[in-house]
Amino acid sequence: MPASTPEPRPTPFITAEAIAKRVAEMGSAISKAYPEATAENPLAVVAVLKGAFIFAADLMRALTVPCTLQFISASSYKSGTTSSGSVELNHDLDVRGKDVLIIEDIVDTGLTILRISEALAALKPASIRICTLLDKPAARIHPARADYIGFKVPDRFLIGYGIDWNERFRELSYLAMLEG
Ligand SMILES: O=P(O)(O)OC[C@H]1O[C@H](OP(=O)(O)OP(=O)(O)O)[C@H](O)[C@@H]1O
Ligand code: HPA
Repeated sequence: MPASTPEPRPTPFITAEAIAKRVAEMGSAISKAYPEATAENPLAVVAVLKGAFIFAADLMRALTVPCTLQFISASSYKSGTTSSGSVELNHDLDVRGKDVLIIEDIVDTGLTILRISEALAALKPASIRICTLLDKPAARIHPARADYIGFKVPDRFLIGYGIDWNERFRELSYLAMLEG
């Protein structure tokens, strides 16, 4: 039989319960920051696909202000654990004059959120704030900072709760480190 590469193993890092608690806190803080959001002028949530899809679904349900949901897809980690150095963006956003909240799963080198911020700014929203579940400050290469951060994490490759390695492990209900 040919030797096959062993499958990397997820090592639990942040439990589903700890994530849920933090998401509730973030939802409350973000809701307080948009007292002017109304049914006529809702907060324009922009979730970054694919990695933020679970976080965005949970965070939106923790918001108590009127909001809409749009998606932008951003891809730079084709396979493996390092950024390709270029970000493919795909979107059809309607954000002109609106207060925008970008929901990201992780800010690592900072390149993805930098490119998304530039693309959105060109569409002339009233304001842009960034919310990320995970922030990996030790890996930062590009100038990028988030307004709302769930967890500051060490410079390790993380998976689960929507976040993948080679399209795997998004289904985990918890966050894990990739070992092996
Ligand atoms: O700060 P950076 O170094 O740019 O990395 C962060 C980005 O990388 C991941 O996306 P990925 O390209 O893997 O696409 P995916 O969300 O579809 O998995 C993650 O979801 C972030 O969007
Ligand atoms: O730590 C990570 N895990 C998965 N995808 C990522 N994209 C950037 N950083 C990461």
